[in-house]
Amino acid sequence: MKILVTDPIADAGLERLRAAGHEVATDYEAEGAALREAIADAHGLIVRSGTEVTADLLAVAPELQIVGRAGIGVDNIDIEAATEHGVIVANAPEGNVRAAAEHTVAMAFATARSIPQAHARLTTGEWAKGEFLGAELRDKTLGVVGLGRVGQEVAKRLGSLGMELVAYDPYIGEERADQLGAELADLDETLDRADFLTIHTPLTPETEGLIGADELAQLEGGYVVNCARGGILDEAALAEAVDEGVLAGAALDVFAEEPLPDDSPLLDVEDVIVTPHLGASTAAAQENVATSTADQVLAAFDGEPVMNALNAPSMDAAAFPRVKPYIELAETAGRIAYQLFDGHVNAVEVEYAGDIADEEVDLVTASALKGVFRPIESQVNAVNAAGIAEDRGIEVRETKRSGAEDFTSLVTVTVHNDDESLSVCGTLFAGDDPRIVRIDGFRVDAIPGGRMIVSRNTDEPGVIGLIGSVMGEYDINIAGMYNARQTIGGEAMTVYNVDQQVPEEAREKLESDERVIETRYISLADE
Ligand SMILES: NC(=O)C1=CN([C@@H]2O[C@H](COP(=O)(O)OP(=O)(O)OC[C@H]3O[C@@H](n4cnc5c(N)ncnc54)[C@H](O)[C@@H]3O)[C@@H](O)[C@H]2O)C=CC1
Ligand SMILES: O=C(O)C(=O)COP(=O)(O)O
Repeated sequence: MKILVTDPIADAGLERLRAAGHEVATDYEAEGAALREAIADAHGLIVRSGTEVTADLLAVAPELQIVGRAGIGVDNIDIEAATEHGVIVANAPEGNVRAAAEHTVAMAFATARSIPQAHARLTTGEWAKGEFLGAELRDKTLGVVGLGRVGQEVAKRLGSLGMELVAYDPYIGEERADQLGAELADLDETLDRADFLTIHTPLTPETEGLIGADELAQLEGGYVVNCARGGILDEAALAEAVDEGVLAGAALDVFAEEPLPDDSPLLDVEDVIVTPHLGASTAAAQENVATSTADQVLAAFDGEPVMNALNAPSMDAAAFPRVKPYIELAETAGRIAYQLFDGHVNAVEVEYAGDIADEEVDLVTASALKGVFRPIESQVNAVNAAGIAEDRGIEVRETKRSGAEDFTSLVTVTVHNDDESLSVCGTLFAGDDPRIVRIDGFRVDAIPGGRMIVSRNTDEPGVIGLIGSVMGEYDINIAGMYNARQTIGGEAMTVYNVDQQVPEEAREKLESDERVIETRYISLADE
């Protein structure tokens, strides 16, 4: 497989991919046409914040299975478009949290004590001791906007230095805030009370422009630190507020446009200090995120759950071996159900019975949908199957029950429309040997695979012979068969495994015999 890496990541991550036998192509400058060309045959893409992964770029990456983000923020990745293309997006949400928190603390001190400004004066020969009178953090109030992973680490560190903590985060529980010694408040109160405001939300439509001129005015006399994302804070308003002395200072690591343009008003204001998006730039953080991202890419290639996938069902690594064989079984049952069903599907139901009902089955359900949609959507996979169902107005139901008759576990895929439905039920013999044990109410014992003919006929002598001789006439070898009937002399279902494709003509010939009610050719082969 080919993995394209378009932002610098630590060697440990690149090595992990190469050691697994993959081709790793690094191109940190690629843009426009060159980037589109480089991604055309890539199976994996690894980025940091420097690459915009747009819908247009994803459209020219037909082989792509995963975009790995070696870091936290994914605002540079069009996740919706990736989902539509069936591409997993996974980030590394843990590895650089400490680095980002430490940088935030460093920036808070740097602005409070004007360290960069004083350094600049001294290196140009000026001993400007009398011009810098800083602020202490102790006994001041820290307003934290976004009390997630980084925000909490910042709160712990600055809280331990004697700052009062007030936090605005509508999605965090009171209890967690209490444990950190932080008081939850709305944004207004947070701004009114804070001496230092630190921002730690992702950039989303909701947070874009969250801190504008009015909010900065509320923080009068205070300091702002932003090590989260540009765009959350209005840069022009900030430059003006600091320049006019409404705020004492600001420290920014991130910008609406990166690299920060030379003509940014932020660069003209003495008390706005800036770093070029260095929050995650420590050796330890880079090694963490690079190796974690490499692991996600390798898991995706191996068809294993991608732990930090943002747009695909994920699952506990310890449970995966138990669930894995059902993933394929469910896809097979979905494929058979769709091919046997005559007509439009408007609902798909996946029922789990027995031991499998105790497991996390999101991946199995996605796989059943993949099986159903495969003939109608060429690019369907576990990432986009649920979205495809939604786009097509197909209802998806997942049910569980404890008993599984004589089996350890059963997975039943039922396709429905308003008038009828058809179920295909599968199990695993000896833990991993897939069997179809019920089709549309008939108890069968069919080994799913390759090509199959499913015949419904009357249960009377000579029918099996008829099917055998018609198959012989068309040079079709029967590899196996299973016959089931509801009552003696009633309706029977026969499932044949065959080695060759079955032409329409052969089926017509069978169906012209009055004893044969209907035949269906099912292919699980890629033909
Ligand atoms: N400067 C740098 O190099 C780095 C920057 N980051 C950035 O730091 C930010 C925080 O990262 P994490 O803490 O890992 O994310 P997280 O997802 O753990 O936490 C974000 C928090 O923001 C809260 N939030 C979301 N919308 C909100 C809203 N409208 N108002 C208030 N709170 C809201 C969430 O509830 C959550 O608690 C992200 O933007 C990330 O990209 C992270 C690492 C390095
Ligand atoms: O992880 C994040 O969200 C960061 O902002 C770090 O960005 P970077 O990987 O240094 O481009």
